[in-house]
Amino acid sequence: MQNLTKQFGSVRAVDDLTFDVSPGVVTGFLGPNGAGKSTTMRMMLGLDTPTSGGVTIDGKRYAELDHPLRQVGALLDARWVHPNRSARSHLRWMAAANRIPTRRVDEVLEIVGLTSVAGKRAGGFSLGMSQRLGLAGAMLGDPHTLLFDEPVNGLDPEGIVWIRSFMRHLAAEGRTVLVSSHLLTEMSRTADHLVVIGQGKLIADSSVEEFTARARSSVRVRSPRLPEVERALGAAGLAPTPGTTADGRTFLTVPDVTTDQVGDIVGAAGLPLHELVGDSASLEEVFMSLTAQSVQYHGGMTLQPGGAQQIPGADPTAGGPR
Ligand SMILES: Nc1ncnc2c1ncn2[C@@H]1O[C@H](COP(=O)(O)OP(=O)(O)OP(=O)(O)O)[C@@H](O)[C@H]1O
Repeated sequence: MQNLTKQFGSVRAVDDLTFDVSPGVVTGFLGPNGAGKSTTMRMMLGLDTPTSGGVTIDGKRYAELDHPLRQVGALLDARWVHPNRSARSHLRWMAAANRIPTRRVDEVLEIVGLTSVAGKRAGGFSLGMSQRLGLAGAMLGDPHTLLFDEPVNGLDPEGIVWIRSFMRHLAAEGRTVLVSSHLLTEMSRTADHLVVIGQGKLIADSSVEEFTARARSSVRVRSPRLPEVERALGAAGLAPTPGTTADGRTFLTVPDVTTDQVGDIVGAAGLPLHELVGDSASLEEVFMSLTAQSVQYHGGMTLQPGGAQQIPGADPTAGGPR
C-alpha cells in the first residue's frame, strides 16, 4: 500500500496510508469505527477507487490480476448470499463464474465445517454459519492473500475461537492474512503484527508485542513477601502502592510498567510471586489514547470517547510510514 488516500466529499476516509502486509503471519488492521478500515480493504479489492496512491497484491493492482479469486479471497459482508440458495449452490455459482472446478466446492465446505448443512438454504443460517460460508467463498480459489473485515463481529465465543484458529492456520500455511477489527484485545489474541489507523492515518505498524508494550499501565502484584517486593520495585525506580482486596488480601499496584518488567525485577530479587496481572483493559485505553491523539493531530475534531489521557512513551507518530 503506497500513499493510499480516499476522499469522500469533505471526508478524508483514508489519508496517505503506506504499509506492507507480509505472508506467513496474521496482520491485524486496527482502528476505531470510522477509521477507514473498510474503505482501505475495498480499495485493495478494486471496489473503491483511490483518490491517490494505490495498492498492489503480488506486485499488481487488483484489476490487473489474471484470476482474482485465485489470488485474493475476501470476507467483507457475510450476509450477501442469496437467501434462497443453498450453501453448496451459492459456492457452485461462484466457482462457475470464476472458472474454478466444481469439486473445490465440497473441499471448501469441508474446510469450514459446513458439509452437513451444504444443502440447506443459506437464508436460514445463523451469523456464525454465514461467516463460515463467507470464508468458504473466500477460500474457493485457494488464494494466497486473504482479507477479512471484522470477521468476529456478532459471533458467539465458540465462533470467535474457531475463526481465530482458522486465520492462524491460514497464516501458518504461508498465506498473507489481513484482518480488521476495532478491538485491540481481540486483535492481540489473533494477530502477530498490527497496523493501527485513526482518522484514516497510520498510527502504528509494529508487532503485537511492541504495540502492547506501549501500554505502560499498572500491574497488580501479590506475594507472600510483599514488603520486600515493594522495596525491590522501589529500588528499581518504580512507585508501587499497597492495597487490599475485598476479601482482605494485600497487593501492590505498580503504575507505568509491564508485567514482564515487574516479573524480572521480582525474580532478580529472588522473591516469590503469587499473582502478576496486567490490566488488559489498559490495552484498549492505550489504543483509544493513540487514536484520540491522531484525531487531535488533525486539530479541532471530536476526541474518541474515553481516549483523552496521555500514555507515557506513546508517540503517535512512532512506527509511521516506512
Ligand atoms: N461511500 C461513502 N461515502 C461517503 N463517506 C464514506 C463512504 N464510505 C465510508 N465513508 C466515510 O469514510 C470514513 C471511513 O469509513 P470506513 O467504513 O472505511 O471505516 P471503518 O474503519 O471500516 O469503520 P467501521 O468499522 O465503522 O466500518 C467514515 O467517516 C465514513 O463515514
